[in-house]
Amino acid sequence: MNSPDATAGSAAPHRSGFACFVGRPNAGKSTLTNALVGTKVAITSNRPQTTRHSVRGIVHRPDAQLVLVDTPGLHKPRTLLGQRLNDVVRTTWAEVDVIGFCLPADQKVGPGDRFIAKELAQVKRTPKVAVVTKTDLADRERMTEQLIAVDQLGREAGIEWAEIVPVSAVAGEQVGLLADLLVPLLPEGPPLYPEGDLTDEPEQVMIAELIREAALEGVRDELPHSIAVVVEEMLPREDRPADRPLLDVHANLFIERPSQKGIVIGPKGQRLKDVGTKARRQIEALLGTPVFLDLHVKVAKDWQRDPKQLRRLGF
Ligand SMILES: Nc1nc2c(ncn2[C@@H]2O[C@H](COP(=O)(O)OP(=O)(O)OP(=O)(O)O)[C@@H](O)[C@H]2O)c(=O)[nH]1
Repeated sequence: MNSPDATAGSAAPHRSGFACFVGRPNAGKSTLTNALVGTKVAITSNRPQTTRHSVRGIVHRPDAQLVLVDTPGLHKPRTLLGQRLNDVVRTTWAEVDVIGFCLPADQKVGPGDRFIAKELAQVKRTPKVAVVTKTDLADRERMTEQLIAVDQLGREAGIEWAEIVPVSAVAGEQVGLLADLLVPLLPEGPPLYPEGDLTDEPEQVMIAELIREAALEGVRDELPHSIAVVVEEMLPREDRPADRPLLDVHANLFIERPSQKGIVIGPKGQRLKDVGTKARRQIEALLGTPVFLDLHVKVAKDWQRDPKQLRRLGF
């Protein structure tokens, strides 16, 4: 009984651990997380700093399990919310097994990147991989330039890159290679999550993020930071036949000032209606069940500066 397989000793050990991507707003962190996991778990948007929650995506492989923690962008704190977000980022860095620093290929290495690199250099023990993202947007010459600049950035900041990897999450190029390079940097260990789990983020938080994402689309630049969404209740509708279930989702969309209400709601409420429809479709796709979304807009005055409100809104 229990005679060990003759090949077992030579097989690579199973590895498991945590990784996070850092980088300037819009560097492509969320998109890369999604590409690695293979399904939409993190929220992407072409507006900066829309990722508030640490959504984890889980990459399952026969030889490893890689848990991705998606952090908000590090930025100059101007409000209490800004300070809290930066604290979240630093705490995350100290806890993960490997950090991927995302630098978009189509943008020169700049002061924002140097700021992050300086902070990263202080997290001494965690291996750091430089990920040059959006390679589909750069020609060969630009790529060469960027790879040299990234190497240089590491040297200036005192970071020894474990790897420098160019990827395109959109074109699906080198995403598998990135996973191959991250895995050996994880500690040996059994899977941390059951197979098939893609994220352990509570459903309500993911749903709130989907609504927020829909609400952000096409609004003015200053609005993103002023929107927060809280899912108040999710209940299966009573008296529905078993083959036609319906889930009632009640959510509040908070803005900071009454003057923002018009922007969010739109003429004759059309904009809010569109946001609701779009978010509902995404929620249905996520949960695999028909949904009735009841969405209300509320003013929570200056919520970004008020600790009590921040707690209520989940920060
Ligand atoms: N062409 C191209 N665009 C990309 C790629 N990856 C991301 N993008 C785009 O870049 C924008 C920002 O991507 P995100 O993944 O939201 O960036 P992020 O770093 O998570 O942004 P924050 O949440 O603001 O920190 C989006 O419009 C993406 O579609 C890529 O590989 N190629």
